[in-house]
Amino acid sequence: MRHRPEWSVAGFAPIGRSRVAVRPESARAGRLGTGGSCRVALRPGSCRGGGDRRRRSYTCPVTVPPPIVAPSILAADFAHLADEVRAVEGAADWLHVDVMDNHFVPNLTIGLPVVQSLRAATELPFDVHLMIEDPRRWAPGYADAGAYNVTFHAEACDDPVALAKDLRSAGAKAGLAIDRDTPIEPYLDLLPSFDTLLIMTIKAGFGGQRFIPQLLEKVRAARRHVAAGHLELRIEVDGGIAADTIEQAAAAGADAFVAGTAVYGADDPAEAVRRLRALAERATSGA
Ligand SMILES: O=C(CO)[C@H](O)[C@H](O)COP(=O)(O)O
Repeated sequence: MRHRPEWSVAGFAPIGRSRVAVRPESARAGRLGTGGSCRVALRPGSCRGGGDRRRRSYTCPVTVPPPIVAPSILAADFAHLADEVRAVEGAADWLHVDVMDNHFVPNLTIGLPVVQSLRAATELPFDVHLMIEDPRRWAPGYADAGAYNVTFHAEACDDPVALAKDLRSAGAKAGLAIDRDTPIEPYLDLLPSFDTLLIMTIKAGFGGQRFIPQLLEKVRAARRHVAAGHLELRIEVDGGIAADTIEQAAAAGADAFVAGTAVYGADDPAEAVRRLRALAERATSGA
């Protein structure tokens, strides 16, 4: 089912307009424009009704929006958060904000007051990733605080569709996150209720972990489902995304990339963002 007709003007590129990788300039202001898409080559057996299954890989008629990069402030210096955010302004598409409660994950980060303060410090759209229990209680507060996209974990919520509706009613995009050990299949049919799907490429809880390539099978499954249903949904990957991993994630069908260590561990965080985006574009534009 198609929904959210404001999609393309509120920060998401539409799917399937062309097969040329384009990065609209407006993306820097959080509006990703309306032009352009890329192709991804899915593996044999992944196309419905097409392709030569004897070949090792081939290109399906699957298009994805231009890639976006969301630096994760989990890897930033918490004593200078506003400065760290400004260091990626003009380069990043979204700012990824990891909220952890020390219950859903064994780590404790920041909460609503910090998000409210940061909101006043930057124009970057906030991509809030809630790694918390009881998201129905807390998530709408982040939408009210001005978060652009609020993502909660499927494992923590017994009625994800209801919460997605609440978030949209509060003016935010709604995101569903899938942790390392959670299969994606039970959630595919819920995707029309969501604007983003975040697939963990590590176990949620800590930055700086090693990327797990096997988890890209979930990305491929999601991309096939999104393409088959003509859904307008960003597929985001989070965990261990860096120069040596982003291309495989993009080729699998991801179009939004969270990167903490690879951005804030770099000498020039803005340049690191630009390089990651260029690599993701390269991985899909030639497919
Ligand atoms: O959600 C997260 C951890 O649960 C972080 O966003 C993720 O780990 C990003 O950090 P890095 O790029 O260093 O892996």
